[in-house]
Amino acid sequence: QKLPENFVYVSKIIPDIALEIRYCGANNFMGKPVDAYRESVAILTKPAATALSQVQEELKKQGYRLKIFDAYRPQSAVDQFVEWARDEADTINKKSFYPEIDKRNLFNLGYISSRSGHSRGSTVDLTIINAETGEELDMGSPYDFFGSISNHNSEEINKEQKENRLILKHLMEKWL
Ligand SMILES: C[C@@H](N)C(=O)N[C@H](C)C(=O)O
Repeated sequence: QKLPENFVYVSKIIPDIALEIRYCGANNFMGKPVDAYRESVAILTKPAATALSQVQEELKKQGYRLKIFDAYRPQSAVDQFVEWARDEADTINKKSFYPEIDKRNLFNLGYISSRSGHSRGSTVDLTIINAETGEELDMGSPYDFFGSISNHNSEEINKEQKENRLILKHLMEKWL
């Protein structure tokens, strides 16, 4: 599919980036694929993808690579999140993704929003993996876990998990 000017498939700029586009499948907070995510691809603006390639190059020197969970998100997907969040009866994946959060509070706690930075194409959800094995570094909480342990400066995580988060934070701040 041809993308709008200034948008790129991230894998074209960073061929060895790993993708695990969660909203393409059922392993996400909704427990089902999101309609707009028909293909397992990551799309970003060219400047964002180019900056990310610098992060990847630095990580590779340390035996790591990046893995993307989500990048550009169409507004229709955001609308589907909002619709899901308003349906209090649908709690199929509560245990894995928001065990301590009442669904009614997902908006005011900032976990779900009716407008997302992802829809501008320069926001990306990602983690670091071992370049050889593909194993994720332990960041202390899983992707899209709605809870205070996912806050960057959480005190609920151990030293190694804090250090792993800082590797990613420092590199992202350096290049993006
Ligand atoms: C749904 C979650 N991954 C997320 O991206 N939340 C923020 C609020 C967003 O929609 O931008």
